[in-house]
Amino acid sequence: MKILSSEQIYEADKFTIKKQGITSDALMERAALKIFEWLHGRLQGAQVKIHVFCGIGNNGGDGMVLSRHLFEHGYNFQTYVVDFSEKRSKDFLLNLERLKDRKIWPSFLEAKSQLPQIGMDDIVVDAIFGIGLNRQPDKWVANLIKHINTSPAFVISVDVPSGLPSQKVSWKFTSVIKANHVLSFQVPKLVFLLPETGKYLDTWEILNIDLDSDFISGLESNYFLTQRSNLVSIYKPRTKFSHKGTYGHAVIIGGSHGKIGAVQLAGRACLRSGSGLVSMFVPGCGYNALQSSFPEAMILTDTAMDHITEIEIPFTASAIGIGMGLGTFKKTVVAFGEFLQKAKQPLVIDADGINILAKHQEMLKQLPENSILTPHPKELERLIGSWDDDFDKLDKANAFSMKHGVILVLKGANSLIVDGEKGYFNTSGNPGLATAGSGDVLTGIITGFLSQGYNSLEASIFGVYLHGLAADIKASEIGFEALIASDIIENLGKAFVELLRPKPPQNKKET
Ligand SMILES: NC(=O)C1=CN([C@@H]2O[C@H](COP(=O)(O)OP(=O)(O)OC[C@H]3O[C@@H](n4cnc5c(N)ncnc54)[C@H](O)[C@@H]3O)[C@@H](O)[C@H]2O)[C@@H](O)CC1
Ligand SMILES: Nc1ncnc2c1ncn2[C@@H]1O[C@H](COP(=O)(O)OP(=O)(O)O)[C@@H](O)[C@H]1O
Ligand SMILES: [K+]
Repeated sequence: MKILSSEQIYEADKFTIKKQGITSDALMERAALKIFEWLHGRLQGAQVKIHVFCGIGNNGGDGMVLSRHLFEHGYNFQTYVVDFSEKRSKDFLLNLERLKDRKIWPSFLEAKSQLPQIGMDDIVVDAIFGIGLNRQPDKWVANLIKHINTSPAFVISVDVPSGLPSQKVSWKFTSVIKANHVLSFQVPKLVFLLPETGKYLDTWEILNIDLDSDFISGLESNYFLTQRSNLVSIYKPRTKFSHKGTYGHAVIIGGSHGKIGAVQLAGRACLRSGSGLVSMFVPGCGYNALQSSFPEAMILTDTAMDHITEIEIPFTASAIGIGMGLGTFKKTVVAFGEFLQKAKQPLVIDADGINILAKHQEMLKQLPENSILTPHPKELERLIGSWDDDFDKLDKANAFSMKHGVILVLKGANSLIVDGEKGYFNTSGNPGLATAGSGDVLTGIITGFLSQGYNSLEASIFGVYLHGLAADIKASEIGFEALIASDIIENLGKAFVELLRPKPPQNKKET
């Protein structure tokens, strides 16, 4: 699914209005009705107090329309106009009049107004600012935002949490509604997915307001959200007369004294993701442990016991994952550099492999094209330098990917796969993944997909999604805290089954 800028959303609005021969007011009605239906479906007429805070633009207009429907269905609500500007939008005014026609008088809040009391069991609907926010809210509006944030009520934001800018801005945004849930129109917003801006909301969902799908399909976008349907179309089914050679012989290289577990996790994950054969290349100290704990794998060893000093693979591997538990010993760094010079096919590089590259940036030139680097935030910083904010981080990651011809998997909540100027956000996964070794498992999975003939981008997108889905399946049984890296491996099978389970056809084309 495409992620669009605010300008593109306004263009799609305009186009839809023209193409469908409707008024902008009708589109607002459609959007706000979706919000009402969402609420009504859950509340079923319950008399909980609903506070609807409306700005004076179209986001506020949505709040006005919502208020009208709340009134018509007998809800217990109070509407407030956060009267921060004289420049009210046409459709806001129209819907304010419609409220007044029904003898509903919103309470007008100004700088000196007393702020309303909000109770523990109340619901706040935040329709103050939408994607039109273009400067810092005035001090008194900031106070109101603070008042809502410190209230114990459940806060639902319309389209975006008010005060959260949709793109990079020159001012510091500190006055932002902390939304429990965001009901956003038509497309996900980039700011929901980045850590510094995404922290203002717990959860979000998209309400389809039928903007023209062909128009949206034609819009250029650099960022996308991976959905189940994208993966189903990437998936390569196994064929009847296939054999283990069909699915490749992957090699996992890494480990050092005390860190053989990292390689074991990656190797098992690689095999569980479907690689036909898996060999491990480890220092001598890993031999016994791996032979006894991982009978399906073949083990190759370095001449040194404690860490890797020379990498020799006596066959052509179909995919190689390297770096987990490797260490950055002098001889290992030399061996890694020499290995890169010989490497021909794309590699998956993680952990100390990335740390070595960060310290010896001349080695980046040796990377086979379309290699995949899987940094966590600290490793990313070592690799590309620090960033001012998340938008700057994206720019720097895109530039790095383009310059070196590699794919970056920026790990974290909503992991982002960066391929040149494009980026693909992941939607699976949970905080249970914040546990030792989960990154090693991911490297193994991506290597497993490369080994089976998926290209680097497909292997990264598929691998990251499946990794998160396996963790989601296990977390639904045992919660976040108890989840450990081995659980992800053990649930990869269930994740495949869940992903490929036929779903009822959707009648809407995805954009
Ligand atoms: N396709 C869609 O997504 C649709 C969007 N609609 C709604 O329209 C919203 C966008 O509406 P608008 O463009 O009117 O913008 P907003 O309602 O987000 O912005 C409020 C207005 O206040 C002004 N303003 C911005 N920042 C301010 C600040 N800090 N202090 C004071 N004034 C400020 C702006 O100039 C703008 O006129 C969306 O977020 C959504 O809620 C729906 O009504 C219809 C369909
Ligand atoms: N809060 C979170 N939500 C979703 N995924 C997470 C979260 N925290 C970590 N992850 C995922 O867990 C993995 C952690 O990788 P990494 O930090 O390299 O771990 P390790 O070095 O222990 O193997 C990544 O795939 C990352 O995306
Ligand atoms: K809002």
